[in-house]
Amino acid sequence: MTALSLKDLDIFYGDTQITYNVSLDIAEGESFALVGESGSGKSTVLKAIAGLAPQWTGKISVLGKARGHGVDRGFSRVCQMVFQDPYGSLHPRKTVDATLGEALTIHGIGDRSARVEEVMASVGLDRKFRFRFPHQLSGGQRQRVAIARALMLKPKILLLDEPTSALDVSVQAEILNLLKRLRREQNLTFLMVTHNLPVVSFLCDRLAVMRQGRIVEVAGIDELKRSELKEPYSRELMQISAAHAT
Ligand SMILES: Nc1ncnc2c1ncn2[C@@H]1O[C@H](COP(=O)(O)OP(=O)(O)OP(=O)(O)O)[C@@H](O)[C@H]1O
Repeated sequence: MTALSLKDLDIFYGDTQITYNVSLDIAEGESFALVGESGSGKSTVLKAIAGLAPQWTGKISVLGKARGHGVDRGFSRVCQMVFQDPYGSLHPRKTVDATLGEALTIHGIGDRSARVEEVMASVGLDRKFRFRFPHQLSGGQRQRVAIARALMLKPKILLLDEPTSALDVSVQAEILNLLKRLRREQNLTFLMVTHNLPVVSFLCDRLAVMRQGRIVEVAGIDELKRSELKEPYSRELMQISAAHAT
């Protein structure tokens, strides 16, 4: 089954059009990357799917159901977003417990305490952190909290916006391993924005290259690994990435 389908998605901020005819079909359990230059509209695509950029035309379907504009509770049970900067995305005056329990309260789900502990364990957070505030955690621990928050409602799809780029290099690998494990264990579908092609190779099955609001190429991970992307712009991206890696 298709987990996420975008058809001719044009997204606007006010009078400015940010994306043009973005169409994608992502299968259940697939991990898909959006790559491309800064400002090409990658994060905006995730925001539109999550209901955070409500001015769009076209069609967004999740597990076969078309979503409307704006926030949609039924939708947030199946699709959740993880942001780049865990410090910015966590409320500074809420403990880990309050942050993780919030979605359960909103959705009227009981057994709060057990679920908070279960999800903390699944993301590798010791119970001793449960009543800490974000400033009392490391960057990696904060991103684990942000991932745990996204998992509270047992979603099927995670939208990951540069989930490791704000972290130290050593911590990035831990979070990437965690995401890989969670995807396998919970059969999650990932749609991930990243600048980092090695991250795409590690975590994704396919990728779309975006430029100036348009998808210029969709390719499988083997094509990326063998440096066989076809479009000149995609090849330029691969060269820039290789130059940074050396
Ligand atoms: N809230 C907003 N209001 C108006 N314009 C915005 C807003 N957010 C983003 N934009 C504009 O939309 C365009 C696409 O931004 P977006 O963040 O989607 O790009 P991106 O490809 O994810 O870039 P980056 O890799 O730098 O995060 C940019 O020109 C940006 O300035």
